[in-house]
Amino acid sequence: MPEPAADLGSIVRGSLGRLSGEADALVAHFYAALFTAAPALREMFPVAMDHQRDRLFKALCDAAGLLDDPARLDRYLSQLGRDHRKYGVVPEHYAPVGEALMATLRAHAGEAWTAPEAEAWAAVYNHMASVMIAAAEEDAAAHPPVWSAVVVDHQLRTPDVAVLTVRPDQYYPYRAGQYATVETGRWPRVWRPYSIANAPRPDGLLTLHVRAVPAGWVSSALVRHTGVGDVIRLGPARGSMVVAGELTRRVLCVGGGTGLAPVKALAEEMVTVNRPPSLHLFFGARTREELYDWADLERMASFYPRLLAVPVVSDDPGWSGVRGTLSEVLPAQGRWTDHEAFVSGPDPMVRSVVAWLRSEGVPEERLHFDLFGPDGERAPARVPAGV
Ligand SMILES: NC(=O)C1=CN([C@@H]2O[C@H](COP(=O)(O)OP(=O)(O)OC[C@H]3O[C@@H](n4cnc5c(N)ncnc54)[C@H](O)[C@@H]3O)[C@@H](O)[C@H]2O)C=CC1
Repeated sequence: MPEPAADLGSIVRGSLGRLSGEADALVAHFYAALFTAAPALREMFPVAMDHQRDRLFKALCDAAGLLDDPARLDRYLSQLGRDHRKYGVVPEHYAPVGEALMATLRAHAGEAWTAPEAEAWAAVYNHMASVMIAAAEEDAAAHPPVWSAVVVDHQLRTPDVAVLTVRPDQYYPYRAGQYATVETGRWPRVWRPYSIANAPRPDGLLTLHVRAVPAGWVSSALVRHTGVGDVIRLGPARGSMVVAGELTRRVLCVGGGTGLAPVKALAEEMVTVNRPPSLHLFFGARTREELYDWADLERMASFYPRLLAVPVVSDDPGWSGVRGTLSEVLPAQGRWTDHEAFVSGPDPMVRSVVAWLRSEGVPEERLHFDLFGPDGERAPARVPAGV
């Protein structure tokens, strides 16, 4: 498949840079143009388009940012193409989207719109569309676009945190440490990512840890309006925080709040499959009541002597155990420079723990984490050092 020439990158980034102050107007124009030209496509989007607006511009900027790195760009686009299957996107949809995009860019660039810019955008969009379509077609040969999953257990562990167990309607392929996007019947076409909190098991059940956040459509639906017997839908598993092969190094796992989910899945897999020499798992919460899964971690640790689980509480003066945020307490809890580290939780927590581990000399290849973007979607790629 032909790749876009590198100098297209500077043209496209230049025009996106010029338009960045107008992102909202640009995206509103784009959807108006798209739905006018192809009204049937409106049904594929959520009723409220607020998140969608940010996503389109972000996806364009992400893709433009990768134009000089064709291999990474194509990995990103392939994943985007596979992910779009769950929205019902088919190859015929790409032409009206491309036309709406070009019309929007032209209208907003005004006088600044030049023939080379038009050609650059057309080439880039054609490349994006062809990679996404090819990846979606390849994926369709192996997997359904979505999985239905029935809720078989729903436990409210705190007023805001639920642990749900679901049974997918067919084999759901994933690896410990990955996440699924989830859609509830209450809010069709609104998808949010949740890490799977267990390693793959023979009965195929998946456990999700969900905190209902203010204005969190999907999280509130899952915590407060979902019960045993309800059906949710899952997109394909994603995420780079996985383990390959045997682990000869000691392991450090750090999970903050419901960010415990993926590190718990990893720990479950490691103690039985990868068998590192030792595994420290720090579970951080604001108060002792928020240690919503501590009983289960203790049970796991009682079966596996290599697993040492430590509860850490940051905002509870009466707590007599390890106290502070995770990045505050780790330095006093051991020396982690030789460890393989897996970190998950609120983005600021992940950033501060990872920054500290880097400053201690843990090399990049032994730091494993995924970040949520500000809109609740995962960042498409690892964040470079220094952020
Ligand atoms: N990265 C991943 O793979 C996953 C991340 N998450 C994310 O984890 C988060 C969990 O949220 P909650 O349960 O509400 O956690 P929370 O706000 O209750 O905090 C959990 C822990 O993180 C610490 N923490 C919070 N903010 C911090 C900061 N700015 N600096 C240092 N430490 C900080 C707290 O002290 C506590 O120990 C959500 O944002 C969710 O999106 C959830 C699942 C997987």
